[in-house]
This record gives sequence, structure tokens and C-alpha cells, in this order.
Amino acid sequence: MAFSRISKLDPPSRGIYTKASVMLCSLFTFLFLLHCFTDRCTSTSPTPVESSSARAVALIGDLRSLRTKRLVYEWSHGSELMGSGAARRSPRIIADERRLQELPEEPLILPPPDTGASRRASPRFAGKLSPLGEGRKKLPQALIIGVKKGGTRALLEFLRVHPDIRAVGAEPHFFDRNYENGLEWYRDLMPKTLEGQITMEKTPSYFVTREAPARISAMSRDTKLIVVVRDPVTRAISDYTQTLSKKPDIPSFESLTFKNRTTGLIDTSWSAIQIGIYAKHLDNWLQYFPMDQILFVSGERLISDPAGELGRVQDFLGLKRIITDKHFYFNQTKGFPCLKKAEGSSKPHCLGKTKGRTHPNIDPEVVQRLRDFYRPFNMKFYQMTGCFFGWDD
Ligand SMILES: Nc1ncnc2c1ncn2[C@@H]1O[C@H](COP(=O)(O)OS(=O)(=O)O)[C@@H](OP(=O)(O)O)[C@H]1O
Repeated sequence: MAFSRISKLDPPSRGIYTKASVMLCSLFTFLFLLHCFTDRCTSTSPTPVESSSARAVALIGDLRSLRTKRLVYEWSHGSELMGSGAARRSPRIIADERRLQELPEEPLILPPPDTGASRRASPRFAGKLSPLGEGRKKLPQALIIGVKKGGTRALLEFLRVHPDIRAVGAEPHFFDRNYENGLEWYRDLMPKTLEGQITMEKTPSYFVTREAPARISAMSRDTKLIVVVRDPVTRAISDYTQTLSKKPDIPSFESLTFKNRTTGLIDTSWSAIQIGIYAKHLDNWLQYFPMDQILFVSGERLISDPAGELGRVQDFLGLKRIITDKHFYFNQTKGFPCLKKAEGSSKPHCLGKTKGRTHPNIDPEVVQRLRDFYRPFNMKFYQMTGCFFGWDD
């Protein structure tokens, strides 16, 4: 009965039904997208970034713009964005950069002693190593692959609090600089672990190393990958600040940014700029790893809500959420979250002086030019990851 009544409706009434169903569909699609963004990319605790999800949907729509397509095309087809400008840069600056990259940013942090607390936390194998040093060295099952100056040290130090994670303190640089040494050399660098514990290391340069995805996949296709990403403009300034701290006579950030300041052409061969084109580097990883094997951690949220980001990382690694907000306090002097108790110690612990440096003031016009430069790549990155990082306000 009801059926036949509907079928007999006159055309305008049918139009109303069609419009209503289209509107409902749009609403559901929007809610679905909103759910995807919040579920995949944020922790359960609300953050300011979550509230921007709706804007993300609109921003991602911008990808359709021709300008974006052109820029993204240029990177994927290896045009001027891919380093041809290196030839224009002074060999001295390039050599200096290389040498500086060789210098360790932090001293080697040795695996800490065992603690009773960690043994209690993991019922089967009693957490970390026993005083007898049982266990065996394994190749890492999870890697923090980047990005340089993203907050990778903070993430590793926080993760080490977990009784089921054991990590090398120093950066092994195996998949970029030391690959010829072989997997046994690499394994030997690792701390001993007990069954069920995860071995980890962090080397931020992996993310931008062309050969790294294939090499890591050859070690194990199941390796879990974590990338801490940060606003590429701030990241570039942080990168420059680090270089400046080691070599105070380098040219200004502003002059290194441009190939030609008058035309405003950005020097994408400068590593400080190049590293921030996340979408381009990610593309390389996706040739070898599925997206669900890569976790993107927001460098900004790692500071504003460390426990929330650590919650996501523990879930991703299949670990119990042991690291919570109880582990952190905000140190006013340092201006960053710190651990109430570092791993293997009962004392509060902040990262060292090389983390959280004061950045030099950069000409706001140059900052704006860089924002404009990165915008399309950021959009592409949000689209690829399904995560909105809110760098483009
Ligand atoms: N809790 C905490 N304490 C101190 N610093 C923190 C913290 N969380 C994130 N950060 C940010 O980490 C930035 C350094 O990033 P990385 O550790 O990845 O640098 S490196 O690539 O290993 O050199 C560093 O960058 P700068 O501020 O530019 O020095 C910090 O902003």
C-alpha cells in the first residue's frame, strides 16, 4: 500500500525526497570523514587539532586546484624540486652540511639498568632484562624513521619507559650510512630482549633516504614504522638552528632559503627545505609498505599532549597502554613536557640542551613564502595519510 502511494507521488514531491536523501548522504559522508580523521590520527583525549577536522575536509578539497596539481606533479616527476639546484649551491656549504650531519647530536645513551617496577609490569617475562642479562639480541621490529627535528628523541625516550620496549639510545644509521656492515653488525647494536619485548631504534634520516624502504623491507616486511612529523617551516628553522649552533658563521636562514631572493625561488636542494616535503618522501615508502604499517605522530601534539600521542603509539605497537599522563609533568623552565621518572631511575628527566633550542628570528616574509611553498605538499600529505596536522593556518 505504502509503496504504491509513494510511486504515485507527483514529480515535485519526489524531488523533495531526492533532495532530502542527497542531503542525508552528504551528512553521513561528512560524519564518516570526520570520524576517519579523528580516529586514525588523534588520541581519545580531545586536542585543539581535532576541532580543525572540518576545516581539513575543506582544505583537502583544495587539492583539486591546478596549482597544487602542478607542484605535486613536479615533485613526482623529478623536476626542479628534486635537487637540480644543488649545483647552484656552494660546494663549501654542501660539504659543511655533510660534515655536520656526521656529528652526533646527542651522546650515546646506554641501555639503563633493570628495574623491579618494569619486571612487575609484564607478567609473563617480567618486563626488562633480569640482572643476569638474559634474553637475546633481535633485529628491531619497530623503527622511528623520522623526521629530523620532528621530536624523535622525545618519542624514543618516552617509549623507553614502557617495560616491553627496549631501544638503542644512539642512532645506528644502519639503513643509510652503515648498510654495508650487514645485518649481524646491526643486530649486535641492539639491547637484549626477552620474548614479547619489542626492539626499537630511531634514525630520523631514514625517512629521506631513497634506499631505506627497500632495505628495511628486505630485513622484514612486517617492520612497524613511526614518523614524527612537525610543521615543515618550524622544522626547517629548527634544522638550521642546530647547524648554526655548531657552525655560527653559516649564511642566514633567509639567504639559504632562496635560489634567487628577487624571484622568490625556493632552494629545494637545501636539505632543511627538502626534508619537509613529506608527501614526496612518503611516496617512496608506500612503494614498499602499506599505509597501516606506518604511524604518523604529530610533533606538535607530542609537546601539547604527550600522553595522548603515546597512547596511539602503544596501540600501534600492540602494547598495553602503560605510559599515561601520570608519567609526565610540564617543566616551566624547559618549556616542554618531561618524564617524572626516567627509565631505570626515580628522578625527573627532561631532554638535554640540544632539544628545545631558542630559534633565531626569521624575516616574516620569508616564513610566509615558505608557508605558501609547503601548503600544496602539506595538503597532499594530509590526503595521503588521512591525518590533518593543522600546519597551514
Ligand atoms: N619533551 C620535549 N623536550 C624537548 N624537546 C622536545 C620535546 N618534545 C618535542 N621536542 C622537540 O624535539 C625537537 C628535536 O627533534 P628531534 O629529537 O627529532 O631532533 S633530532 O633529529 O634527533 O636532532 C626539538 O626541536 P627544537 O625546539 O627546535 O630544538 C623540540 O621542539
